[in-house]
Amino acid sequence: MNYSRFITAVSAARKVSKIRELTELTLRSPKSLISMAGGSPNPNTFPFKTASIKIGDGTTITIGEDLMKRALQYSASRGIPELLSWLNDLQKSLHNPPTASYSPEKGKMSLCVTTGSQEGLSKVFDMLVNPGDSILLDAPTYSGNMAALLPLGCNLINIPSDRDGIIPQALKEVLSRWRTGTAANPNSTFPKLLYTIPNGSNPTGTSLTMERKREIYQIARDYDLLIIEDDPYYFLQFQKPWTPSFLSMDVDGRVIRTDSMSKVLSSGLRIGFLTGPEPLIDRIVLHIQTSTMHTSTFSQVMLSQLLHQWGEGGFLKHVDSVAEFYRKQRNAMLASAEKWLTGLADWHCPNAGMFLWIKIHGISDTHQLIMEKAFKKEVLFVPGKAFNIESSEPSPYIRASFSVPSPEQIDQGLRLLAMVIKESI
Ligand SMILES: Cc1ncc(COP(=O)(O)O)c(CNc2cc3ccccc3n(O)c2=O)c1O
Repeated sequence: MNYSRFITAVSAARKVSKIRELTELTLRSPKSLISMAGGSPNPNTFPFKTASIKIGDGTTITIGEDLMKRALQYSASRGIPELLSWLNDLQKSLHNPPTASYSPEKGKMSLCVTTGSQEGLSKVFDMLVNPGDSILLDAPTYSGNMAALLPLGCNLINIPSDRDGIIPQALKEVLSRWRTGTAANPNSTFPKLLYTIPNGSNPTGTSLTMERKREIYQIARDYDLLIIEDDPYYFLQFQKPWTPSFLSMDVDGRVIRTDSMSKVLSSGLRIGFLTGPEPLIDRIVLHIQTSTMHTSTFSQVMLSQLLHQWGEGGFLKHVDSVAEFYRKQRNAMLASAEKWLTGLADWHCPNAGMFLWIKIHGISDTHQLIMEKAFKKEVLFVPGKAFNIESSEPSPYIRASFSVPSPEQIDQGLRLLAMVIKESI
């Protein structure tokens, strides 16, 4: 793969931070090294000395004095070594990427820890998106990423999708516009990137089938696109076997995958991880060096202690219990939707994630219904227009999350929603 054509001028100009290089040299050196190089604070001055964290399975994570000094200190920008190696093993085990055995220039699988997948995505966009670029995606989509993309001055091109996600034929038709000169803005550069949320998509709850992923991957090969696979709901798939990822079929080294621990272990720990070709991940690490420097070492140590204590089997056992919880929550929401919204709205059953995408009948835009009428009855959803590329474009949809409320609260909330819908039409 020729990655240079994908990289922005800003990213190409990033150089290794000398200070961060010294930190990493020190971290790799024997303890006997006397370092007067780094501006690291003396950890003996830190007030936090040890931690004992109770885990739901009755075990405990212990962080003793020495480990606490390390956990509270600066660490490597890519991530702490023991967490990186655990996550590398997980990705090889779950996705078996062809790139795991490639040379770096061929796109060898590489990984870095990020402060949530949101940070990873924002740095991927900074690395790949120039003003005027055309970015392919299936809208409606996660508003947090549109908020990151739009200020970069790119054109977001919507690829028609249905309940199985992006329609491959539609992707081909959009791409052919540049070949026939009928693109929305024929002067715009030919698309380089396809962004998609393959499982339990936010906000629609749709999941791409394996067949579609294979077709889409082939189209990406034909048109030399990179695929950004934003997959925080991968572990919240309600059926097994889990649908294979784009990373698992990436023979070219053209997939950048973002994973997140937010939906299965903790959103407040702010731990995500990027998996992709080494030349691209290395550029992201250069950016981390001059922004966050690294994800919280304490968060990484706490997570790493748990994962090493659980092992991959223990982690996947926990993930299964979380997915089962959300499957039951989904079923509770579907039952209440059936009970209160039949005849007033339409929806599809999501096979993953935590969202129900509901189309309200007889209303062209749900913003006032949700933000005024429903909110006045103390129930809150997200109006569909928040997920449109043009946020001013009306939407008859609402996004309902079944992650936090109890089944009883979900039932009460949808009953109140039905009430305000009836009052409005
Ligand atoms: C598709 C997709 N990609 C990336 C992320 C970021 O997750 P991270 O790993 O935690 O950084 C997300 C998180 N989505 C949301 C987050 C959120 C946070 C506070 C309040 C509301 C929020 N709502 O509504 C969300 O949808 C996502 O859905």
